Amino acid sequence: MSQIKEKYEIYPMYIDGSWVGEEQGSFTKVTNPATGMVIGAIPTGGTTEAKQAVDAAHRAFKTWSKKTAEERSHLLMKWHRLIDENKEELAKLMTLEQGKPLKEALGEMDYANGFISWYAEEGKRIYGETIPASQPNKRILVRKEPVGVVAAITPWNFPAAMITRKVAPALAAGCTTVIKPATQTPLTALKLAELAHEAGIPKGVLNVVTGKSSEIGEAWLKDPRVTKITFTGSTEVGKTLMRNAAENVKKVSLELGGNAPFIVMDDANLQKAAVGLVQSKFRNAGQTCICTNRIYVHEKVAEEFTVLFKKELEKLKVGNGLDEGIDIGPLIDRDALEKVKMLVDDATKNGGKVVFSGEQPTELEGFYYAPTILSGITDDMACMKEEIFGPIAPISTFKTEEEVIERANNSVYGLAAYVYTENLSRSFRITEALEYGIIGLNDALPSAVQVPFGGYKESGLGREGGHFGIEEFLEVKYISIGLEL
Ligand SMILES: NC(=O)c1ccc[n+]([C@@H]2O[C@H](COP(=O)([O-])OP(=O)(O)OC[C@H]3O[C@@H](n4cnc5c(N)ncnc54)[C@H](O)[C@@H]3O)[C@@H](O)[C@H]2O)c1
Ligand SMILES: O=C[C@H](O)CS(=O)(=O)O
Repeated sequence: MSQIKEKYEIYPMYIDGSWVGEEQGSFTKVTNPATGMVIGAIPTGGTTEAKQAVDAAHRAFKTWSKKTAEERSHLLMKWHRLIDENKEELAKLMTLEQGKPLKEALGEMDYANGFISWYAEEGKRIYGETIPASQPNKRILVRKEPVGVVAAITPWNFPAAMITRKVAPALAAGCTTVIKPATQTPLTALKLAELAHEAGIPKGVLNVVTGKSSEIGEAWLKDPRVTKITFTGSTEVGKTLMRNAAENVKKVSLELGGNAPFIVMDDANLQKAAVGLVQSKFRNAGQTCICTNRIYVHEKVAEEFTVLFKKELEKLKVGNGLDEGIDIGPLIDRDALEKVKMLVDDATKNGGKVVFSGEQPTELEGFYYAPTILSGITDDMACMKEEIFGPIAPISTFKTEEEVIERANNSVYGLAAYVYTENLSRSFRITEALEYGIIGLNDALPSAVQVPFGGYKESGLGREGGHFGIEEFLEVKYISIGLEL
């Protein structure tokens, strides 16, 4: 018997309404990034389990897609109620496997559950239309139909919300789903599946497969019964999936990486901008796709702003997310920690300076890095070109509006951008010139369930959230009717 199975609690996969995989010979440990301790293990599924999940989802689609929107909404709301009743347990599980502070995990649970209640209603508003025909004996009807079996592959940084942001609209539209959560954070996904089962969502409608990512992804890409891949993760993996989806022209939605500029104009409310920058930079220890990555401050106000920003950072506490009063938890793993250290080294070797770094909790076992401010940063440094995904804040100065817009747009990414200015005309000039799908204008936390979340350029394809998000799971069909008049 596997040593892992003997030592750790196994969290089985959820396929076709049953918990499977404990009989497997191979398991993958799930580790708490705050302590390095193993908190459980999952079966290392692959092609076989990926196919079994599609078998189940394909069978279930025949009946789930024929339910009324009202019936699907009722079941989604039962799931919503159970998630709300189990929010604290889900949040603790999330903090244990992902590391974010409990208060952030509770916030993510509300955000994640918000997609379920939003789409439980939105599913009732999938309207078609009639189009005036150009010939008197014809009538034209347009209807929207569920695309079919949807494969969802999700990242580790938002273990609940990145799943419900896909699964809620898919189910509301009448689709069925096969889900592959990130290997680092599968437990939250499996708990959500348990609650969906308890809510009475029929077997096969929602399936969770854990294990070998590329093998599972390849199986779903090749399976003609899977009509859509919806992926959230790195741009690199997104490109691989998009390339392979071309093989059989499979639909893809991609929510990919970011490199958000945070622009502080000389007429900004500097205190508000400093507070906003902490919110945007250090949420989830800097591990969100829309975290500020590059900070551009007008040279006239750079010194004053940096002092205000530093004062805000001094209030932040680093530690285990389960402990009271913690603002910044560990990074997800050792690679993430080493990357952050590399980015700081690269900056300082090329002329950048560390103007502030919080107390590094060296006594703790986890992958911790204290919030750090870098100044004297230039656009050719790695921290300005790569997605940092960690708690370092590189500050660069600029002279003119035209200069900062050009520098902010000079990236292959186009997900989120932030602008702080008190001038109305300047607000419109800059926000309309920025090549980003999400813009926070004097607002550092633009995410919500009702917005079309997504990016320009290599930050993705499609949108999630709001009425835009359900369109990703619908096909458009028109019927041209010839009449005897
Ligand atoms: N745009 C958004 O909404 C959004 C949201 C969250 C995270 N992200 C991005 O996700 C990245 C961090 O997440 P991550 O480290 O989990 O990303 P990742 O790309 O490494 O992994 C994402 C998911 O894909 C799976 N995967 C990896 N290789 C695969 C393959 N070859 N075939 C199929 N599946 C594969 C992983 O197991 C995981 O489930 C960052 O770049 C972040 O910006 C974007
Ligand atoms: O990391 C990406 C998430 O989409 C961020 S948010 O929680 O939606 O803001």
